[in-house]
Amino acid sequence: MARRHCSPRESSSFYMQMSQIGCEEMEHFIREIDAKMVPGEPFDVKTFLLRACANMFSQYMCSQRFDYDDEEFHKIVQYFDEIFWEINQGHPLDFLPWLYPFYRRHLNKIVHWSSTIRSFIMDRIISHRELDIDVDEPDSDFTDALLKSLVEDKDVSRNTIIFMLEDFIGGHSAVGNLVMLALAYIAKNPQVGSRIQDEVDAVSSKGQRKINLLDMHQMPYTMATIFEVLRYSSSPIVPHVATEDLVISGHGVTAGTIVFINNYVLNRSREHWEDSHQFEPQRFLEASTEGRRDSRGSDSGIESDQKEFQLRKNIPHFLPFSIGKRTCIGQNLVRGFGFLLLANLLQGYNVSSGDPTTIRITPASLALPASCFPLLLTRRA
Ligand code: HEM
Repeated sequence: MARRHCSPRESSSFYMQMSQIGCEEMEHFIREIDAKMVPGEPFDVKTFLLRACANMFSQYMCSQRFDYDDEEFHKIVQYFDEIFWEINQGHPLDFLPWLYPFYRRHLNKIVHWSSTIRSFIMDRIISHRELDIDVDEPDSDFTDALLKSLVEDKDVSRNTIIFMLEDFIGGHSAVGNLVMLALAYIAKNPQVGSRIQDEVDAVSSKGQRKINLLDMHQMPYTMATIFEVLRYSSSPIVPHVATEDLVISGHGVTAGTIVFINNYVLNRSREHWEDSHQFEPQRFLEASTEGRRDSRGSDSGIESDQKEFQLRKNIPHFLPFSIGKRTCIGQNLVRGFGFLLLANLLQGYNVSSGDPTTIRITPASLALPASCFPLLLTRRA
């Protein structure tokens, strides 16, 4: 059920719904930052970006958006982000559970954040939806499907669906941090931002309309930038457990052994990537096999350099979302909402930093601290 709702396929109505939700939220978001930002002054982009992203997820999964002035909403977005930062720190306790007594205060803090989030989901999302369940109607969204399973399946408890909603809505923190990282790399490498803006202007007649998900295929450099952030920053290790005796790359592995995919080594290896320590989105592009399209392919009639290129797909050593049965359920949401946020922000603004030395990024981590560097957003003419 989670895969059906949270991995929308391109041909599905869920995908178009996601596109519409993303575009509408970008209108709210841009109005909000125009109102809150002082032109020429560094701005706390991350806080506002996370709220926009949380609204995209809550509308997509729960058909509900929250006002940008809603203080309870601010608090839970912040708590989700604090939790995301903590789970990305790789504390010794994650591997050595007997260290628990030394982490009691730290864990109490996390328990407080998650119980506040759970009460919010219960009071502001689930309680009034429970009254409207009609098991004979098609699912209106993920929450509807979860609530129906509560009625239909005796093994599903109320706690299960609250935990699931908490986990899946919480996915917005990963996307918000990913886009914030992309903006940080753009502030450090202005030519990356200019190339994304070339694509944006070419498909949207220089900003006559918002960028939607149908534009994604015509904007390979924008997607390549998202992939390059994932290569640079995605979680270093993915743990699995062997369920049977087997051989992996010539090594005997017995059932029950913990096996890690080491994304850090894969993503930084000189064997697989040229100049692996450079941030270079172009590495995810290859010559287009469809031949060079002419300017009739764009709304504006503007020819863009990127049309000579297409996104490289199925790179065997690039596994940001892992492979196999347990591959990431949220990857289409990451690509889709990540693309809409990045492309539409760059349609409206140039991104820079008053002082690039303030931009501190931890390698191999998608998480930025809850309170991180500000950026300069300048309205494009
Ligand atoms: C940049 C963002 C993200 C990255 C890099 C990422 C990456 C991953 C990775 C590497 C796994 C492990 C797969 C395995 O065990 O082999 C995973 C699992 C998972 N992810 Fe994500 N993820 C992201 C965002 C999301 C979002 C937004 C959601 C939900 C909306 C999500 C939901 C899940 C779930 C439910 C699983 C467990 C799947 C299972 O065990 O069947 N992820 N993700």
